[in-house]
Amino acid sequence: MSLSLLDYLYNLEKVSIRHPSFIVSVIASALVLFFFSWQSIIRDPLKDVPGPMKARWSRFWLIWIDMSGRRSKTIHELHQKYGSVVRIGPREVSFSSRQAMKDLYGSGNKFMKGPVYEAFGRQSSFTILDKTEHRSRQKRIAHVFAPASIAAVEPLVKEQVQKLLHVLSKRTNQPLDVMEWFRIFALDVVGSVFFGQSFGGLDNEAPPKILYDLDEVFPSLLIEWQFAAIRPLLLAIPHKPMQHFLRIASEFYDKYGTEKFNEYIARHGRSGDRIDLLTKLIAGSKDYGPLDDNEIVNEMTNLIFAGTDTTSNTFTYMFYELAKHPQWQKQLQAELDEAVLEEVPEYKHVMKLRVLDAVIHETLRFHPAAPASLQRLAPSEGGAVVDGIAIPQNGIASCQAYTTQRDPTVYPNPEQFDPGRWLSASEDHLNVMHEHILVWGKGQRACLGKPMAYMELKVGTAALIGKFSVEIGSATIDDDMEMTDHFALVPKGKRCILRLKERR
Ligand code: HEM
Repeated sequence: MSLSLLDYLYNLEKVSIRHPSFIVSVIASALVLFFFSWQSIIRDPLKDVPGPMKARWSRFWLIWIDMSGRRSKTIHELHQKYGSVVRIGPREVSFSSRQAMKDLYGSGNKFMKGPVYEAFGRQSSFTILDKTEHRSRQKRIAHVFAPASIAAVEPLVKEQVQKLLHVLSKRTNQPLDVMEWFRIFALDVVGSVFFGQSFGGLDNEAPPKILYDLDEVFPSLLIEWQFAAIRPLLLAIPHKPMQHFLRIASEFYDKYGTEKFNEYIARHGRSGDRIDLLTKLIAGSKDYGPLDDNEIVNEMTNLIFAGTDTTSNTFTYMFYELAKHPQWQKQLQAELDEAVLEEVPEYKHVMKLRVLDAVIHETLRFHPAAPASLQRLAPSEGGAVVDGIAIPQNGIASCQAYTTQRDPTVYPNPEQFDPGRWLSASEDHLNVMHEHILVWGKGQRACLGKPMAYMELKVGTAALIGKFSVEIGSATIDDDMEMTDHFALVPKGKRCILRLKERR
């Protein structure tokens, strides 16, 4: 009779490794292990999908890479090696073709959002996984992001741009971390438009506390999600910094969501005398009714996440590239000068400027603010097919902007910042280029804030580049600006040192 593993461990000291029962048990265990491994290889529905061996066995290597901020680049390298379909986990596949984007995100797709979105905070339009539930939520908030609503808040956006100009005018001819100022600006816009007042960073000319809390909130949410079962135990450990870290996410919702919401109601009432988007959120959709107060707080708070670092990182990388490519800066300034604009222009006057448009498109292509896999979960019955590959039930499939936007057949010399590609392409090719852009997501779950982000980017860039020239302000800037990602893009050095000079 062979020894079981437990018996073996229990009797470890008594058993000689030359004893026949020991040898038999080792051989039997090896055969069992081999049998089950072989079975799982034979039955593995993704066995024909190419990819590194470690991806077949474990998802932990990717979690590790994710934590180090190299997920998008690593998956991109795998696509370069294996092609447009790559296995990246035991039940996870990454795709890069246009057909895959259509199958995954296009109309009539069968996928819901992948479970990882639950780690991005409480239930809101961004984090809801289920398709039906999301559709019902979107019906009740779509009016907030409609073109007329966005146009109505233009004065609030322009007011923050004016303040940014003022603050930066005082800091010319010296090395300046523009990333910090773009973060403060984007946050103040979200505050002004969705919370009834800005967070005061531009008024006080200093980063508000919420900006520091924002940096901590995602790691805390991730722990809450990954280790939900043991979180109460961790909270019981009397270690103040750890307790603070574990509580920061829920405190964030209470402090910046609930409190600000209550302040807003006290100041403006529910029928709203202020032209902002919170008034519209509270009023609700004419056809589908309002959200309840908790739902509003969750939406508002998640908009801080959705609308701050995405927009500010796009500004940061655009100004970095303009500093590195003075020829594009000059072309843009020539276009702005010719348009004869006010100091902070109206959106309609800059909306269609071609060079401005091309510079923003190229920045979003080359430095996508959301470069990482947009994960989708295959239906629990029957799975689904993506670009001819069967994804089993509950399998995960995704495309990532970092790769679709670096396809050399669509964007020749993809590692070069070249706004000219958007100016010289034929109409047909321009359509293909736009189809490969994934930075806003696609289809039903695409970014609702895109029109507002464009307004911020165009009015802000026209005002700043009209007034200042930008130069590189630090010898280590290329190192600082190396792209890393934690779903959103993050420059490795978390700063961007440039030098601004008044043009006239
Ligand atoms: C450069 C700026 C921005 C980029 C690149 C960006 C990108 C994205 C991406 C990739 C998604 C999710 C797609 C997915 O998971 O499939 C998303 C969703 C969303 N974004 Fe943005 N975003 C930006 C700015 C904003 C702003 C300024 C707001 C609002 C203030 C906003 C509000 C939202 C909302 C509400 C969703 C959820 C949409 C839904 O599923 O119903 N975003 N965005």
